[in-house]
Amino acid sequence: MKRQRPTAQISAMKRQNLATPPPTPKTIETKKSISISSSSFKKSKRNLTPNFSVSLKSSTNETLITSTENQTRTLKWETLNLAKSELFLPLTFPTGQTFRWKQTGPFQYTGVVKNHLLSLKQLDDGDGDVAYFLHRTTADEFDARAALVDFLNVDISLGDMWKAFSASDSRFADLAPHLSGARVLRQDPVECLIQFLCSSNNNIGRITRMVDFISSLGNYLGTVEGFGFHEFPSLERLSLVSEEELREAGFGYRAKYIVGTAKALQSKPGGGAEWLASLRGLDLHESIDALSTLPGVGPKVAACIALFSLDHHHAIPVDTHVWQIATRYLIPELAGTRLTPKHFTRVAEAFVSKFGKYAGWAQTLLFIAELPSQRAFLPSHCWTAKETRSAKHNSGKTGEDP
Ligand SMILES: Nc1nc2[nH]c(O)nc2c(=O)[nH]1
Repeated sequence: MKRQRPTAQISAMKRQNLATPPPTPKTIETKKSISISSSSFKKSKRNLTPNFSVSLKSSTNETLITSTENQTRTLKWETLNLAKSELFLPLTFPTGQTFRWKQTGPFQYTGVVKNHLLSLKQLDDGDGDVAYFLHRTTADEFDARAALVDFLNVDISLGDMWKAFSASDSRFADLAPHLSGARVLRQDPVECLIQFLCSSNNNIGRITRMVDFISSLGNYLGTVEGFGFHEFPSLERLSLVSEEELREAGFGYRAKYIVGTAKALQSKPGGGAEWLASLRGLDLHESIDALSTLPGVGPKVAACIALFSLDHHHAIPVDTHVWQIATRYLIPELAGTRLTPKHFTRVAEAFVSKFGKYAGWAQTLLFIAELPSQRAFLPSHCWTAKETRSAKHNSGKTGEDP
């Protein structure tokens, strides 16, 4: 997806009746009437905290105000009252659960929930509360907040869950203090399914480009920091896309799966989106079996969809990376052997017997800890032997401090 030039972006936003971009307004007003005098963020490996000063005086002068034909409404940041330990954005958005959210500022991510264009930002108010900003003036504010709270799985508290995980697993206990706030999202099932069809045998950059292409077929909602945002296309819209079109756009063999899956869903009595949503009410095995009837959905993709969109909190995606984790920490007796389909159940069972009904959330933390992009959050004693060797090797060559 092309990035627009800033001037084009601002006039496009005016046409779309959007507020000017919110990244770091000098003063932003939150629901708690906390005014936040922002200055610059200082982002470095050592200082990962936004450099805000927070005061309790209310402010109106720099609150963003916009008007539409029917209404005048104040656009402002609203807090979610979720501490950093419950939701840390950099450990939740760019970690392989969704490819639709973009980083639009330091500690700020922007994306779409239902038809709402929203930015989320971590505040420096002590607890690291998360605030959100609803961009479109015509959007229904109550629906947007409810949809966001649902998407963030806010009803599930990480605090108690992580205490229990740490008590039963020493690797989890080592990692937890450094990766707190890594939360599992509750995505729209159609959106999640199509994203994970793009993800098979793929890297994050290419998955993101494919997901951007698919997203661009949906209704345009606005542009923030040069990124265009769209509602996710409906199955009706997706079913108009041809395999050739997707192949030309670089989807390779996944083109066939996306077209086939859109068609299979379209043929479900009662509607494909409704059929997928109904899998939330089944047990995990039934859901996985149903998902596996769709073209391109294997056990790993099915488990990702089940965990990230269907409320199956003990679904365990298994691939070669997760196999490495499992044989290192959970089933060391299988270390050195190759992952075969019969091992999938063994790995899932090992996770569930250690972590219980939220085992998928534990898997997510262990998975994130292996991502090279997240290593900066971890002290070197948490690195695997392989990472330590590679850091030493690189530091010897380049003089970098790992
Ligand atoms: N938490 C996880 N996220 C993932 N993304 C992806 O592609 N695979 C995984 C996974 O195994 N766990």
